[in-house]
Amino acid sequence: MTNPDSTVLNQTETVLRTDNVSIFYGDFKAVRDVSMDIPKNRVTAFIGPSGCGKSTILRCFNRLNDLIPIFKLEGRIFYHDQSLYESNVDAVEVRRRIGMVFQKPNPFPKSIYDNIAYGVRINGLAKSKADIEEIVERSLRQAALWDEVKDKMHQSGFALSGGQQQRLCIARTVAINPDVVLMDEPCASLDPISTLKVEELIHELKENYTIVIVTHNMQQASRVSDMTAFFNAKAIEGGKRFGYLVEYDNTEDIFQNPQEEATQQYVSGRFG
Ligand SMILES: Nc1ncnc2c1ncn2[C@@H]1O[C@H](COP(=O)(O)OP(=O)(O)OP(=O)(O)O)[C@@H](O)[C@H]1O
Repeated sequence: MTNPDSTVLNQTETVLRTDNVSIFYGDFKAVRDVSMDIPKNRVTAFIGPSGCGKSTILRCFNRLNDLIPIFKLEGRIFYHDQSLYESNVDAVEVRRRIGMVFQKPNPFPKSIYDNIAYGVRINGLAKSKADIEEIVERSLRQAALWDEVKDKMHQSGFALSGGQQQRLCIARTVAINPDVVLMDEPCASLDPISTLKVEELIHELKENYTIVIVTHNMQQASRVSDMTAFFNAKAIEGGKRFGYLVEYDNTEDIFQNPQEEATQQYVSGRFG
């Protein structure tokens, strides 16, 4: 599983930790016994075949699965020292600190400006209109979108291209000052040029944020991440499959010197 010699992990503090986490949807144990540490100011990629539980684990980090009535979690997830699933933890506050960018860009049906200003206002992060304007501009600059939109801030967010919409969603996420940004296949619906822009952005964002990204694109994982977790799925009776963590290490080691045969097969495209 996790290589104890992993250099990236040894360099930086842990922001998120899963301790023997298993996840159920109803009676079905979809993901089993995941233990891993997510390091601060690094990009951690989750890779693996469809259905191995990458998105399920990602969504547990900001309690997004709480919205699914049949969801149940065993084990513990720590955000810094706080156990995330304790009854006194406010899931809304968790989602403010641990933001999420989804596969399909999902701007609000509002202007470019209001896409960002809205969260700033409802979270009480600004005292004046000037404060809001400053945060909007800073967030758009952080998302490498400012130059493209500064003259059309009051146009609809939907009027932007898909790649620009995704960067708008990233700007919206960083505007409310999160600590962690989760990304679930953020480039899946983007063309190669927009993908490259978002990848560059991820690289810059890690200076200020801890990033966890699910990706099906192995080149992307090797380009953008410092750490990589390879998940796999094992068949059980009844035609079901459960997901588990096979190996978690520095990205370079996962791609060039994996410890597990299954990882080697997956990263070299000889899988299944
Ligand atoms: N809302 C849900 N209700 C019931 N089962 C679910 C739900 N969401 C996910 N699952 C099951 O949990 C398992 C893991 O799914 P998950 O989407 O996390 O995998 P994944 O690795 O992200 O897959 P993909 O790469 O295809 O997105 C699968 O067996 C899936 O069918």
